[in-house]
Amino acid sequence: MDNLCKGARVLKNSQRPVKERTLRSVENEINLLMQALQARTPGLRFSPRIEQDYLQHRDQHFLDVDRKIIIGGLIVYLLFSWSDFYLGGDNTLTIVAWRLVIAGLLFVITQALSRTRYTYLVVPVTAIGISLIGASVVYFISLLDGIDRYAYHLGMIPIQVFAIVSMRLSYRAFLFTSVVMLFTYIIGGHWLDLTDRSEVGEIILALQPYFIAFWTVLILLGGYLAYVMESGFRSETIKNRLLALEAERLSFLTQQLRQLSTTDGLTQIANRRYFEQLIQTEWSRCQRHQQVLSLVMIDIDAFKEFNDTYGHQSGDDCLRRVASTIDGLCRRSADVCARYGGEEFVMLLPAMTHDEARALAQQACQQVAELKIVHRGSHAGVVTISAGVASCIPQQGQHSDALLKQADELLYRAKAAGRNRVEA
Ligand SMILES: Nc1nc2c(ncn2[C@@H]2O[C@H](COP(=O)(O)OP(=O)(O)OP(=O)(O)O)[C@@H](O)[C@H]2O)c(=O)[nH]1
Repeated sequence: MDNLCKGARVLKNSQRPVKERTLRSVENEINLLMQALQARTPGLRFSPRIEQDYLQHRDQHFLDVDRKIIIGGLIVYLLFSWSDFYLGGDNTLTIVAWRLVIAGLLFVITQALSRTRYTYLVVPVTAIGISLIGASVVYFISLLDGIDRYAYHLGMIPIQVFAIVSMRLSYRAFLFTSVVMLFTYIIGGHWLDLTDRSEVGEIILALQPYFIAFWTVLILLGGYLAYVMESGFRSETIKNRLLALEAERLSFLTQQLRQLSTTDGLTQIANRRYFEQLIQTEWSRCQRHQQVLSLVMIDIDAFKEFNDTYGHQSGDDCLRRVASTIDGLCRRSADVCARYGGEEFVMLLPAMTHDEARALAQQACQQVAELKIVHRGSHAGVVTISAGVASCIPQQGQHSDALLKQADELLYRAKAAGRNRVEA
């Protein structure tokens, strides 16, 4: 799970350029990754963009996990100085010095790379480093005399095994390292004096083709293993990223669903269902704190006539403009304006006194009239609203419906009194 998160994080962090993420961009990325997962090429390469993200993730993984293996390998390489002291003769110091220089250099470079933005160099540098270790052993053989040097021939095998272990997630880097080491050994054997003319030397020389054949088989097996491992790691990385993207998509969808279930589609303000949830919460809160809860019921005047005169489409536009005007007046975080019915709105105003609520309702009337939406059928010649304002301090045993009923009655009193007014 930890690796999964890490994988997802690394691939996600590498998305360039940093754009605002949307449901569409997440779904596009899911499609791209699905395609990458299905279209597996024999050369194990994704499309350029995914490949670049993948390589960043692989290099990070290499730095997190394989750097420890590399350090272990370098320590073993240095520990062989112990055998140099026994077998190195006059050249002991030269060999040990080379070991220290090569191991030290590799250690410093891999450590430094992990702290810079050049982490993409860590795999090639390690591949070159292991090849260099192989070349150094060939050189050491040429420095030694007598029968002891043959022990060092066998030293090539642990280095080859080490290459399999550390390069297992990049079959190309593995093949590069292995082929370079094998050729260094073969060419080194040709140019440098790796055997002597003794009886043992003749036997070793005769056995060398078998040794090289065995080594070649080891490289082929290691190459196959690295190929399979890399292929598995690639698809595991993509699957982990897909899982993270699916979670992101789900969170977008949940957000959308929440938005849909609480918002009125036409006016984009809160819908009645959401209002009914909120009034319960605010009712209980005001009851607990013994605070005033105010409610303003609003209805557009002669809206049926407006629809009949200007058409349903203009009616919708009018509803949107009125809703946005009233909603704009709910400035405190707890205030909510909702569409209660067709052309009816409600303002829920917790902890607002009755006078303040009435002033707000009057402001709403004024601002809607100032919209100057022409309405020939209205007394004012423009669209107006009527409002009923009710307030109470909720008490035990009371229900919020009573407050709603009172606001509704006051609204109809405002209608009866000639419209375009507030009754409180
Ligand atoms: N365009 C549009 N009209 C709607 C919508 N919902 C309800 N209406 C209309 O709103 C009108 C409400 O009319 P009435 O309830 O008779 O009220 P009124 O004409 O506003 O009269 P008073 O409220 O007494 O001033 C009806 O004609 C509904 O068709 C809507 O979403 N869009």
